[in-house]
Amino acid sequence: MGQLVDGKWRDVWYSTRDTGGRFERPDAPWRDWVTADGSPAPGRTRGFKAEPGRYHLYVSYACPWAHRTLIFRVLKKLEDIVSVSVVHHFMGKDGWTFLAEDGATGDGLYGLDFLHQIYTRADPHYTGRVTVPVLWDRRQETIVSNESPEIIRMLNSAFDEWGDASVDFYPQPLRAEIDEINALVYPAINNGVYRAGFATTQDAYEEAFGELFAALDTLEDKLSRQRYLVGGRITEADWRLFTTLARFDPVYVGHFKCNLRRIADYPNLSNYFRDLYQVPGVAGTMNMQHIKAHYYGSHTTINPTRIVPVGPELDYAAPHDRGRFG
Ligand SMILES: N[C@@H](CCC(=O)N[C@@H](CS)C(=O)NCC(=O)O)C(=O)O
Repeated sequence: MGQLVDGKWRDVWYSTRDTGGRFERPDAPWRDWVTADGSPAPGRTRGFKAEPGRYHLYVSYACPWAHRTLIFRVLKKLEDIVSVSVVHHFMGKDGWTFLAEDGATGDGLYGLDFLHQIYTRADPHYTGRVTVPVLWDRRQETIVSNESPEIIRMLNSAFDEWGDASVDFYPQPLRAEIDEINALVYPAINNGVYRAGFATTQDAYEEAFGELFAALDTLEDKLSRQRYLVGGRITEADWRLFTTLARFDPVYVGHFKCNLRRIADYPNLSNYFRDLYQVPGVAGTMNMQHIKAHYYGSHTTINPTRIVPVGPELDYAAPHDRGRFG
């Protein structure tokens, strides 16, 4: 793990020195938008027009944020429109690499060795973290965005001329409700597991732990009354929760010490998870080997031996009971 400083790679771990042991996720710096007509998003100056074959996603199968973009790409039927490169699961002193082993693809565009070289290709003096996912524009050879919540909204609508326009995970009438759920799920759950796992003081860990399980309990209750988080249809809010649930029992319970309960102990959350997992196309976006190998193998401050636990037994293809909501 490291970061770029004025375009030079430095091998440094996240610092929690000035935050009382709390992990604080920095804001992603690349925040432009691909739009159907190419006009810049409000408040931005760079415009990017949706075109088939122009954009490329750099992802890790291990990463929950990148996983969202893979799900949207598949469910919006954009596989032939937006191409993908998958980094290697091990993130060590060089950060994410393009080692083309164990199911990683290598860099499909330039044959580079490290993801940080993609960032410096966009800005030779870039200072900041080198994260996945990255949405890359082949035409201007630059990063459009490295912020997953915004990339999934682009995939949801900007490419509708070529993708499946009948699928809409952020429909206008449900936006306020979706945003409200996201505002609970992001800090307490999606980022909450990291806040627990990367905390370096007992207090910071317990603060994140308490918020995490309070939020899971709230959602368990909600899902005892309805099939999905927002009413009767799958929305963005579900996919944003899904990728964290997918990693919860195999990784976050042990590695990040989120062990009050497993998702398997929540009847509604676990059935809900299987319901989403069984949506055609979704299972193919999930690579449990990359997920487990990445976390247990890369975070040596947390797991110095790099031993990857063998369990738990998972059967996400098992039947679920969510059909009862119709
Ligand atoms: N805000 C970003 C977060 C992305 C992120 O933190 N990705 C992690 C992998 S799960 C990463 O690449 N971390 C590398 C680093 O922080 O150095 C998003 O949602 O897209």
